[in-house]
Amino acid sequence: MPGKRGARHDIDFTLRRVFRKHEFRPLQREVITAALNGEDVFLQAATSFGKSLCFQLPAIVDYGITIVISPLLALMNNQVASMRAAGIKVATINSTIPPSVKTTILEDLRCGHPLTRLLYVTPEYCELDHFRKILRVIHSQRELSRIAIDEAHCISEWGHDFRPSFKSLSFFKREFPDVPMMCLTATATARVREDIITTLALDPAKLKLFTMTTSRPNLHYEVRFKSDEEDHYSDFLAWLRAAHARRATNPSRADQLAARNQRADNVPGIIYTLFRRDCESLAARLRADGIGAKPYHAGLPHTERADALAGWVENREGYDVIVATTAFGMGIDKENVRFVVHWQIPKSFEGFYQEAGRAGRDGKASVCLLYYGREDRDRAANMMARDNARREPAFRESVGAGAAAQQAQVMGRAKSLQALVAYCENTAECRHETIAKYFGEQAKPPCEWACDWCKDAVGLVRRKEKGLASEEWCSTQREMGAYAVDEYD
Ligand SMILES: Nc1ncnc2c1ncn2[C@@H]1O[C@H](COP(=O)(O)OP(=O)(O)OP(=O)(O)O)[C@@H](O)[C@H]1O
Repeated sequence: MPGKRGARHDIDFTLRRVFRKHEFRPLQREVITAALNGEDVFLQAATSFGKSLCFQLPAIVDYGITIVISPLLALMNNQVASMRAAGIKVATINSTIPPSVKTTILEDLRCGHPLTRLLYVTPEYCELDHFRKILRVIHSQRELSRIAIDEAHCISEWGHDFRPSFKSLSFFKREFPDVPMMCLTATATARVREDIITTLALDPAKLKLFTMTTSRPNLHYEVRFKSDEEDHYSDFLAWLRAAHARRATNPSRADQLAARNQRADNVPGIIYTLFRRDCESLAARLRADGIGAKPYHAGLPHTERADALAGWVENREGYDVIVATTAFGMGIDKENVRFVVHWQIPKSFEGFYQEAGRAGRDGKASVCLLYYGREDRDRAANMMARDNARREPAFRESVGAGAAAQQAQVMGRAKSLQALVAYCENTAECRHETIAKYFGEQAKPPCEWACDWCKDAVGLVRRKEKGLASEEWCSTQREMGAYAVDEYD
């Protein structure tokens, strides 16, 4: 059943009045206009580009309800809270909301003419019969305005964060072919993009595809080399202290920060580590050295995590650096993250790009350090092989499309890690360029000395030679099983 299109919307007015933004960023207007014209839209754009606005604004100016499908509770809850603060009728149904609230939301939906303008749900929730029934009622009343799929790369087995339940989102085009869809992601290779389009049964001939550069020119990418022989803690501490010292000698910066309710003695950042035990020991070490650091991982009590997050977001003293396992910070729109450090090589290229992208969301210069060691590389490869072996029985049982999907996933993960290793080992190319190429971009991104290669290519080669364990040594250690790791946590 066709929707009620054709109304004229003053999107500039809504941008200013509801979202409190002065102007659209490049291409936001085009994406929003396509959405309001009822087109299916695919938007790929850099981290912190402002993708959410592209489905939030149409949802407000248009008729009916927009269903937003999001993989992360933190992402949902955060967006819902900020929109509610702006007076928008927004709701979420997920495991964190009380039953009474859920009942009220469902009552609103069941009437077929919901007051809710945006509803955030998980892909798993979209699989439930009772929810599908409600969607049919809303659709029959011509009130199902559009479906927005955030972090759409989760649909593809070739993507780094594949979630099987995302596949079932193909239900939407099957049941409601006239309801437009929006897919949004920061991290899709050409292959992942194609996969998403096919899975969701979007018509490539009609789809409006917007692919923006993944380039983040204000991020300074640097690889620092390490080996098991040496503890890289002192290197990091020296770097952080130098950053503090630079701030202390710049009084005008202190005034600027004070005007924005930020502290001059705080250089906020995130350190990502693959191991929970590192989170706690590293945070304790930093605290002993006078740096306000807090651990954050899924094994900590909820209250401790909530306290760490709130203190960090509010720039409170003692909460300057969060030492976290992966995924921390997704959906948290903290603008002044001045550095993101990867304590060892992460599991995928996309994960690295996305996590590094939590830095510098205010557009100001920020640093992304990756500590790379060949022993860690071998541990990561070992872990991946073990994980694949663990899934081998299911793999053997599956046939046809299922088997092909499993295979794609294994290959996708291996390729992504290989590409990240190549990024770390490469001393012959700008880091921004390597990232752009990975995501299939043709144009050379700008880099005004914003990477270690552009800054000092000769020094980079020297540091690499000095800092890494030799391949011969690693190969012997590998044969002895030295890099066998049980599991990341
Ligand atoms: N036109 C605009 N003018 C100013 N700020 C904007 C504009 N559009 C979006 N923003 C701001 O940009 C920030 C990033 O937006 P958003 O969280 O949607 O990013 P994203 O593209 O989803 O990034 P990520 O993939 O990293 O989550 C937010 O603080 C948002 O309010």
